[in-house]
Amino acid sequence: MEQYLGLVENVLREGTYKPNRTGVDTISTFSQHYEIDLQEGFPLLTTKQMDGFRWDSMLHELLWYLSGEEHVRNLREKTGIWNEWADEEGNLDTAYGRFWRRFPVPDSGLSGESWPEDGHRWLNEDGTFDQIQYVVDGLNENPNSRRFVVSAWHPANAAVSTLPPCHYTFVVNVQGETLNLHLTQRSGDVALGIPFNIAAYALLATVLARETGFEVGKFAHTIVDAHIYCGEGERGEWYRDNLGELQARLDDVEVKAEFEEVREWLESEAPEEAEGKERFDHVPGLLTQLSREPKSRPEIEITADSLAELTYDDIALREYDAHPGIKFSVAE
Ligand SMILES: Nc1nc(=O)c2c([nH]1)NC[C@@H]1CN(c3ccc(C(=O)N[C@@H](CCC(=O)O)C(=O)O)cc3)CN21
Ligand SMILES: O=c1ccn([C@H]2C[C@H](O)[C@@H](COP(=O)(O)O)O2)c(=O)[nH]1
Repeated sequence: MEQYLGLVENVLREGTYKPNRTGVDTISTFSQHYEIDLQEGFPLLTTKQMDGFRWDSMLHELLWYLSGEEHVRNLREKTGIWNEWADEEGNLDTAYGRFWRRFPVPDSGLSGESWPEDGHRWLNEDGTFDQIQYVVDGLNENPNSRRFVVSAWHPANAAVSTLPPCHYTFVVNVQGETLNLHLTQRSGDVALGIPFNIAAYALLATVLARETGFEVGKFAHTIVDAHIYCGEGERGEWYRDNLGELQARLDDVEVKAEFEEVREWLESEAPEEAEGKERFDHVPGLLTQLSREPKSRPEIEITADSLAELTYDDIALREYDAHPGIKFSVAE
């Protein structure tokens, strides 16, 4: 997928060295944006293997969002990707789905608001608001609306959360017969999180289009702080001092294969990652991905009739062929 490889290249070529709360340093950029035409196939990366357990994790994660659950007690039976951020009971501040399906609403609205007398249509029994149902109904009844916004950002929650939402709002927009989706993400881990985020929202756009009778159109993605983790301690600090040299070498690359030469140079120059801290430097693995020729995009097949009935077994990935998997460690 050229857009992803373009993102990786932009961050490496233009990024600045940026330490952060995780202790694993980053090469970071401000405001990356790209669009992916979903009619050209499903945007699952092919420059590293993403089917098998990775695909399963992504799918279970999206179904978990749609479930509206505020805990990982069911999700963790399927994938461990959110376990580190949940408490002992499995509760998670950043349960996106809770905000999607049950956004907190003050009891009788804010003062000065005019609410329908006969009750608010998308309020759940507990008084919370179902943003997904609002969008689905709106797409069916008034598809040209420009108000199909879903937000996972609750300021009071975000201010104290262990991990406030990264992909915190999306907008669905219809053009003619096609349904498009724009995602805004405040913070993006280019090697690990972003491939999952692209796949999950492309799938969500496909599911919403199917539910409402549109063709799926484009997925657009804005990432405010797009970063590549580059290691802990001496390994991370090496980039502080050598990013200029790395970027000069990247500027000289003319054919994809030369990205591997940059990786070899880097591995020979940078101090080794500390024991037990391997693969927190994502740069080598991403250079390998840049050196690979992307393969044709896979297809997605959905058999559920409606979003409400959607289960794991209703979604199948077809014609997927990818380069070998690459391991990266998650900065916590
Ligand atoms: N630094 C960081 N990056 C993230 O992408 C991220 C966080 N933190 N914290 C919250 C969530 C959790 N997410 C995660 C967590 C783990 C993997 C991960 O380890 N992915 C492996 C496959 C692991 C599996 O499927 O079990 C990979 O190779 O992609 C990916 C996304 C995305 N988010
Ligand atoms: O879906 C996700 C969830 C998380 N991330 C990444 C982005 C950052 O690297 C970390 C979050 O750290 P903050 O300090 O809160 O920004 O997780 C992602 O890319 N995608």
